Formats: sequence, structure tokens, C-alpha cells
Amino acid sequence: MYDISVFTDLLNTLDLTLSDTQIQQFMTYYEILIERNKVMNLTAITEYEEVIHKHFIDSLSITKVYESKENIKVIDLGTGAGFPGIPLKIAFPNWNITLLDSLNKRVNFLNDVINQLKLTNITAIHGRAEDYGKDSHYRENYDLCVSRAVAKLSTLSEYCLPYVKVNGYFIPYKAGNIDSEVKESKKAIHILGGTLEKVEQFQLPNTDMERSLIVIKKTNHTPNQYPRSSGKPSREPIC
Ligand SMILES: C[S@@+](CC[C@H](N)C(=O)[O-])C[C@H]1O[C@@H](n2cnc3c(N)ncnc32)[C@H](O)[C@@H]1O
Repeated sequence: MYDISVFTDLLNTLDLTLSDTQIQQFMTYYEILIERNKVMNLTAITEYEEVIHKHFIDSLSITKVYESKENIKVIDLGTGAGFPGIPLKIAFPNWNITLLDSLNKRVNFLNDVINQLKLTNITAIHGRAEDYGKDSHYRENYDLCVSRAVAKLSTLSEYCLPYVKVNGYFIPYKAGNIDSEVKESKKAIHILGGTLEKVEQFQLPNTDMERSLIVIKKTNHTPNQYPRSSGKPSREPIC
């Protein structure tokens, strides 16, 4: 049995209250993650409390800067083992979520999680951000795009901003020297139709981890030439 209070106490700090069913979904997700991690590379963090802090609470910390709205469309680019997308789906069941990753093994894992947790209105798709970003079924179709630990902000903006509707938000989860990263990506954000609204920096409770949430509003359409072809945004970031 897991000590649920470790999790619920931290949820309170984010003003989140989850039902018993939602808490149970998180525990089941933890179990599947740890079990499958024995045979495939999903996460370096496996200890229960560390997963609670550094994966679950970290994923949900977006509530510090983004007010939950009903029935919004959200995409998590480079979701890996499902962070932050799966915790957001469990906590906000009304959100319609797309999880995208370029590694098919991880997408298969995500589909197993979706089935076992009986999550609905969530789809895991396999491919590169640069390719789906040109597809009219995805381009400028989302109210919110999130992404954690995928690429430098300039590259990531080219991956992510094409998916966001005008007036929607792109909110990457960042760590490290964020001041210089933000400075270096200002031009890219502007060209791609974004406007930097704020940077929320904080320490994840009971960890040594600094987190920065970069709040970028989509204020203009992304020009058609972006995203450039696969690999180019990381090889030659807009600067
Ligand atoms: C370091 S992992 C982070 C996973 C997860 N977001 C997290 O924070 O735990 C980066 C993930 O991004 C995916 N990825 C990297 N570049 C991508 C791209 N251009 N399009 C789609 N997925 C990409 C990788 O396959 C990998 O699963």
C-alpha cells in the first residue's frame, strides 16, 4: 500500500482536490510505469515519493499559471512516458488530450496506460512534432500546448507554436538557466506568432528541483513555412 497522504498534501498546495478514483488512477499509473520500466527505458525516477514529487506534482504545477477551463484541447509534445500529459488528463478529465512522441515503443506504453486507466478523450500518436505541425487536423487546433524536457526553447517553440490556436497558450516546463534561454528564443517566439507573457519560477516542494513555467500566448498565426522540415528546428534553431 502507498502512503496516499504524501500526494494529497501536495495536491492541497496546488489547490487541487481529486476523487478516490482519480487518486487510484495515479497509483495504477505509478505501478504500470515501474513495472514496464524494468523492460524498457521510461524513467530514471522510480522511487514512490520521488515519482509523486518530480513527475506527478511537477506535471500538475501548471495550475500555478493556467486556470483550468472545461473541454479544452491540449497537446503534449514529446510526452515520453506521459509527462505532463497523463497526470493532466487524470486531474482534468474534461480536457481533450493528444500525446505525441517520436518513439513508437513509448506510444504503445501510453496506449496501455490509457486502456488500463480507462481514460477517454485522449489519444497517443506516433511521429515527429515537425510533421504533425503541418497537418491541418492538428495545426492551430489546440487551446494549450505543453512540453517538458524535449528541446531548447527556440527549437521547442518551432515544434509547439504551430499547434496552438490564436489566443491559446504554449507553456513549456523548463529548468536550468532560463534567463539566457528565454533571451535567445525571443526572436523565434515572435516569428512563430507568440508573445511571452511571464516566467513563473519556483522550487518543487521537498526537492532540490527548480522549475520554470514559460507562459507564451499565441497572438498571431504561425507563418506557413514553419515548422521547417524534420530535424531542421534542432540543427538550425531560429535565432
Ligand atoms: C527526455 S524525454 C521527455 C519525456 C517527457 N516529456 C518527460 O518530461 O518525462 C524527450 C521525449 O521527446 C521525444 N521527442 C524528441 N524530439 C521529438 C520530436 N521532434 N517530435 C516528437 N517527439 C520528440 C522523445 O522521443 C522523448 O520521448
